[in-house]
Amino acid sequence: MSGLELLVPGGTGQLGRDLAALAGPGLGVTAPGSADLDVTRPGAVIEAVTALSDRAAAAGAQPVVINAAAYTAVDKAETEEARAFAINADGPRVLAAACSSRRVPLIHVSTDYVFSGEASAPYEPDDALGPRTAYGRTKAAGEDAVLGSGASAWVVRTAWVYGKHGTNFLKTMTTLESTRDTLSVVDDQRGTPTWSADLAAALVELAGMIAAGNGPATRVLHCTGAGETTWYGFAQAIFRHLGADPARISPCRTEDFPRPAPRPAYSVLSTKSWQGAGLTPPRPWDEALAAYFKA
Ligand SMILES: NC(=O)C1=CN([C@@H]2O[C@H](COP(=O)(O)OP(=O)(O)OC[C@H]3O[C@@H](n4cnc5c(N)ncnc54)[C@H](O)[C@@H]3O)[C@@H](O)[C@H]2O)C=CC1
Repeated sequence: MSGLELLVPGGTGQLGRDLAALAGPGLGVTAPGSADLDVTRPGAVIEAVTALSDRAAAAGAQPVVINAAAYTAVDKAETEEARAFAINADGPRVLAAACSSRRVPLIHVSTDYVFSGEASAPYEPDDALGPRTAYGRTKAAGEDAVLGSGASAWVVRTAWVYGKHGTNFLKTMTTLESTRDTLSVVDDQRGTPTWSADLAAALVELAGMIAAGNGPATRVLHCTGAGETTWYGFAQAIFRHLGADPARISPCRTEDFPRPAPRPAYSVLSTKSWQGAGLTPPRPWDEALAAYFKA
């Protein structure tokens, strides 16, 4: 296969930086931050997608856009829904329109928050949406915009992302381990931790498949680590890797930590669609966590 040339809006975020880190022979990655490419500005977006097309043509590579740009402040979105909507729904619409006009495929990243979180078995991609938060509503609108755009586009939902860059649960636990003797972590929300570096590699695999003309027939896919746990279970695993005693953490309930945006009780996403499309099955979340600490 010829090489891949990627444009990654949101390139300085947690996922964006791990995508940028994969650049190498046969994989060009341009990963602008929001100051260099604001996805809500149609003129700038069309210019960036056109430049991507030109770069790919010059390199004899296939262009693909992976949208890692998002408004991800879940609680703040409750009082800033219009701003979140502009970035999470209008932004993907603008990107998809530019991709459609330049015939460039688009992979758009979405979230478990588009579901209600009331299920008791892993969510499949075509399960009914029912976002309970402003963030979830804006992300669901972004999915609709992309899928209804006429662009050659795929939506990849993920959940519980942690990585080297940015703010995330793993970083918070690491700080608390060194500043607190004991702590409480919720044990009644289930999901699957996903290492952003694994997600980045998985998205590049999908981009390669699309560029080769074998894009999955299913337009919505789920990609997270394999297995499931609770935030308490995840916190205990993090403590073990830090060489700290996990007994310092006690389990508590969601109602003990009221938040402006309600948290989903059940966020496990089935990755059958991912494997069904012939993509590499995700590794178990605890194996990925061990690899994160080793790296
Ligand atoms: N972090 C998590 O736990 C989860 C994340 N996701 C999704 O994964 C994707 C990546 O998330 P992260 O990298 O973790 O988030 P992040 O917040 O680290 O990165 C998002 C980036 O988008 C940029 N951005 C904001 N407004 C922009 C605009 N108008 N134009 C261009 N860029 C803009 C931000 O500056 C930031 O660098 C997002 O679509 C998010 O909704 C899904 C599930 C869980």
